[in-house]
Amino acid sequence: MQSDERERRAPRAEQPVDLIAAARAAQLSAAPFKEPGAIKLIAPAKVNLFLDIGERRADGYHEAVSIMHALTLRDVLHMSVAPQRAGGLDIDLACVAHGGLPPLDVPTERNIVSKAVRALARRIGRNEAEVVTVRLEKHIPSEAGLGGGSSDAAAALAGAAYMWGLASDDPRIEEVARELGADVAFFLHGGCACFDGVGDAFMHELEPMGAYAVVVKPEAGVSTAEAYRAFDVRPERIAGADRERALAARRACDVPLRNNLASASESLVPLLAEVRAWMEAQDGVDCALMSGSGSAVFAPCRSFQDASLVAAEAHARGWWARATMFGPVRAGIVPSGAGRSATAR
Ligand SMILES: C[C@](O)(CO)[C@H](O)COP(=O)(O)OP(=O)(O)OC[C@H]1O[C@@H](n2ccc(N)nc2=O)[C@H](O)[C@@H]1O
Ligand SMILES: Nc1ncnc2c1ncn2[C@@H]1O[C@H](COP(=O)(O)OP(=O)(O)OP(=O)(O)O)[C@@H](O)[C@H]1O
Repeated sequence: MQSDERERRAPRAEQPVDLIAAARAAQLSAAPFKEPGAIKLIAPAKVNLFLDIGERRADGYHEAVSIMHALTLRDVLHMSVAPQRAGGLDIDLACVAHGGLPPLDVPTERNIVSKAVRALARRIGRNEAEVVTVRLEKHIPSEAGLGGGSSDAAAALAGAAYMWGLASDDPRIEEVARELGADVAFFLHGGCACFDGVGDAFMHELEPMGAYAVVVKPEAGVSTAEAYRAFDVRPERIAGADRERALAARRACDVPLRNNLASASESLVPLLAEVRAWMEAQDGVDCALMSGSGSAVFAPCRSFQDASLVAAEAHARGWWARATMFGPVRAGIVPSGAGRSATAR
């Protein structure tokens, strides 16, 4: 079937799903972290249901209208803070890759988690001699358009703010988030939300959906900056009617699935167009779309079985793949006791 013959919208779930229970189940970590006083945080992935990149601004960034939805696929962080005798802020960061991902080859000071902790300390004028220890479990592939690094940064901001006694709604947290990267502020919000500006300015939230999804990423990644450069060579616009529908939607399931950065990334990694076509040919998939700047491609699915079967087939082709869910989750602390999760919206 041609993709434009289909109803290019996310399907509703085949049955009601307890989203909070599913999100909490996805928060279970494999490896306990024994540091006294440590807090545990989740950093969910996102997909862009709708991404309309506009003009390039004088600072090199592009105008963007972006409707993002959090997934229950997530990284996990454990954080603690301890005083030290002398010096200022030290960061002790260890990162472990899970689920067949290659190790994240980024030195501690260039990891966006360290940048986030240091930026928040500067912003609030904190000058204590202390060590912030972070154990980061990576489950979200990098250079995938799934916002893994951005979500880790948002979780690290939430964790540092908590450990340093800041109110969770202290406006300086969001200010720092927006300085770190266009996607970071979304993860403080989570669920499903529409952002404009350069994709960093909150406009409104949408009712999250209880659908399943399959996410597939071939080995090649896409650098976000390169995707935007390729976009400038041949900019594409989204039809006005689709833009109006996207801006009018108040439920995630009503958002038309569009991404005008996809052709640019597909010009850099031609395999991406093949992955998308392959996914759309699978049973249980109506429409597949590249997320953000790629290279991950996602498809909403009506059942977990459909999503799992596509993930298994993709895996057999040598691609990283996961069956997951859209979720009302955000980057934040997982409470150790019972009760409503701080990270469930
Ligand atoms: C593609 C998306 O993921 C869609 O949600 C975002 O637009 C990218 O968000 P991000 O990864 O947080 O991006 P940043 O780390 O802020 O920027 C990386 C690079 O992408 C380009 N960039 C990013 C966002 C934007 N609105 N315009 C841009 O031109 C810039 O060259 C920038 O140097
Ligand atoms: N904690 C981190 N996790 C992942 N990547 C990180 C991290 N810290 C720094 N990086 C660097 O950032 C680059 C892109 O990270 P990220 O995974 O967020 O990209 P992305 O999937 O394209 O996300 P986005 O959707 O925000 O564009 C990586 O290639 C890596 O070098």
